[in-house]
Amino acid sequence: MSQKMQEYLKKAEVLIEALPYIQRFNRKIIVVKYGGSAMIDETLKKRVIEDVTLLKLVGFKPIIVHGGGKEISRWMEKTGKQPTFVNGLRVTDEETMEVAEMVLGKVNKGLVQLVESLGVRAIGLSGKDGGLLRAQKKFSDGKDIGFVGEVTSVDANVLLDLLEKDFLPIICPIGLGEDYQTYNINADDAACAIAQAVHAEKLAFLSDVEGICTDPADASTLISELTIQEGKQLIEKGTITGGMIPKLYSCIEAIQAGVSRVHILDGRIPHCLLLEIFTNRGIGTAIFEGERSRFYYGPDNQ
Ligand SMILES: Nc1ncnc2c1ncn2[C@@H]1O[C@H](COP(=O)(O)OP(=O)(O)O)[C@@H](O)[C@H]1O
Ligand SMILES: CC(=O)N[C@@H](CCC(=O)OP(=O)(O)O)C(=O)O
Repeated sequence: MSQKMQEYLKKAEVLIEALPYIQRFNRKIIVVKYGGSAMIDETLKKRVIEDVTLLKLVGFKPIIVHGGGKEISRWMEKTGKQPTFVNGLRVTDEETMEVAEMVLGKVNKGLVQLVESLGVRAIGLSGKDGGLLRAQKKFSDGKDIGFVGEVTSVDANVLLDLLEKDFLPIICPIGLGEDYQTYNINADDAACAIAQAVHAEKLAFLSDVEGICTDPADASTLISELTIQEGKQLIEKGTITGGMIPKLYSCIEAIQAGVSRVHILDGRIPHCLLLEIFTNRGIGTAIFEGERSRFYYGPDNQ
């Protein structure tokens, strides 16, 4: 057989390998939290959006919840303001709230534009639209961190209606309080609340690290499977710091609320989403309720 023919065959094999996964997730909702440096690099951004678009085209029902923390910090610095974080949450005064809302709105429409350019209908919403995300003031260890919100309710029907009409919803993490105050919600928290409300089959966090590591500076310490209990211990021990704290808490909360597959993936790896979903090679960190099992990745093993 010629080399060219062998290459074609390999491509066909890849598609066949994906078949059980396509069947497994057909018509199922997958929430993709998209943040970190995979948002800054234009090539990576395009690849992530291509992946999500492909998921949509093969029959999955993806919802994108995006962040933009790095971009918000960049704009704050441009306006002479120093970003401050407490336990991974941005201290948000009135001026910061204004910058965050503007930046997230711009990021949102940029993503809509990209999805539309790939031939899929996208609708970009802030949590303010249609009462999608209602929030209340959040404190961090009793500390007042300004207009940071925690989600109190999600109107799942807004998203389910859009999915039913075959749109790809793209959500930015801004919410409205009972008093109609605008709140800045950590995008991980927003993705977690949304995944629970729509009974997602899967929640994938795309970040800018390999996954959860015992030493974040050393990729070889990646933990590929983590139970909730182990995750809590890592937070207590101080192994998890900064933005990984709300992310891991969101993972734990989502699992406890019934989202069966929760992953932290390295958004810097081209097509990490496709690799995770369509092959049996687990990448990043998978978080579990209890017993760990490599079978987790197999579509035949529920
Ligand atoms: N144990 C850990 N393993 C991996 N990353 C960690 C860990 N502890 C802290 N981090 C930090 O968490 C960051 C990811 O959180 P964050 O910056 O909020 O991501 P995103 O912007 O994608 O939501 C990583 O870049 C890393 O610096
Ligand atoms: C309260 C809070 O921290 N809000 C976040 C919202 C954006 C976000 O979460 O972006 P990433 O996912 O890219 O980090 C912030 O202001 O940075």
